[in-house]
Amino acid sequence: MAIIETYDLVQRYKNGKQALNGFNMMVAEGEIFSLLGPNGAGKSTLINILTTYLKPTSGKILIQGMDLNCHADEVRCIIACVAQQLSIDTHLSLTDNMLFQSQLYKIPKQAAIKRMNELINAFDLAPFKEYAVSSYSGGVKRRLDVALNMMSNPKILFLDEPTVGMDVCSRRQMWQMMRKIRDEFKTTIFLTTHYLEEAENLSDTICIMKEGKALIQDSPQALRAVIHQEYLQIQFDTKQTANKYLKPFKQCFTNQQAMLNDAAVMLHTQNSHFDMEKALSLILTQKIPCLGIQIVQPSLEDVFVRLTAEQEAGK
Ligand SMILES: Nc1ncnc2c1ncn2[C@@H]1O[C@H](COP(=O)(O)OP(=O)(O)OP(=O)(O)O)[C@@H](O)[C@H]1O
Repeated sequence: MAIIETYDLVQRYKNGKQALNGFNMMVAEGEIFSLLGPNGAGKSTLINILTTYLKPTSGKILIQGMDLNCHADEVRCIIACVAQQLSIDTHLSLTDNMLFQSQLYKIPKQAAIKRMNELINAFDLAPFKEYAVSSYSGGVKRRLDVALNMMSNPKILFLDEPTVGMDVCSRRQMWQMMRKIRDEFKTTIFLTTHYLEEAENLSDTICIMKEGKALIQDSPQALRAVIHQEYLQIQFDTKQTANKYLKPFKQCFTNQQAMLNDAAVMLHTQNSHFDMEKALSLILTQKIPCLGIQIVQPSLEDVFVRLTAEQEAGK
């Protein structure tokens, strides 16, 4: 079931810039939905509109079936938004921060304490209760910020680049937290990110947008399949050896693109099993000393680059 739907959304700023240009999207309830796009694509504009900070110029938005245009107050009660700037107060303790948040949502004290303890346990924040919030690392501050926003038990949690600038460990902890929010708290997550690896690892659905329009929306697996861009990777011990044997591959696969990628020869293929047999036969007959051969699926990065470049070329 859809929890967010947008129809022909347009946002024109006062300076004439059209940041959204007929944007259509559907987010399913209970999923992690990632919005990807190059700088200036309109991601922040969209998140500002969905979280009711900005009114669109035109178009329709339904959130849990409610038209945002006439039910903004009701929608605000079921969403929470973690912006890039932290909303925690570093002068308060971890628990005071969480209880303060509950007062903003007028949650009764007993219920707030119960909810707070549940979140502290779920997100492994208990060891930090003893310390001043100002002393927390950036990653823990951000986890606390997300926990604060879960106090109101939102149906949808918006996260604007939640792991920007984080080290690998903190990023993985944040991913674990997001999965828990989806799986245990049944909250739908809508996030923007510039990290393709993050979108690929976490998301049930990815939407790639550019110049105010959604180019495509699908599961990470389905997105990788759309560009039909498999490679055969023939691995050598060094770049020099790979370079030495590039020529026979180029001669054998005249219609396909053969290129070097570090210590490997990469062959673009439309029919990987047929070309695998052809490559193996070449390797055996010419005694090419490769270490291995494998079929490589396109990465999300390949998809992103291809789709955004195609749109640029006006295809
Ligand atoms: N308040 C504003 N007034 C005028 N133009 C704006 C305003 N806010 C954003 N824009 C323009 O609208 C377009 C979309 O901006 P937006 O910030 O939504 O993109 P974004 O995808 O979030 O980019 P980034 O990844 O760089 O944060 C850009 O060209 C931007 O310059």
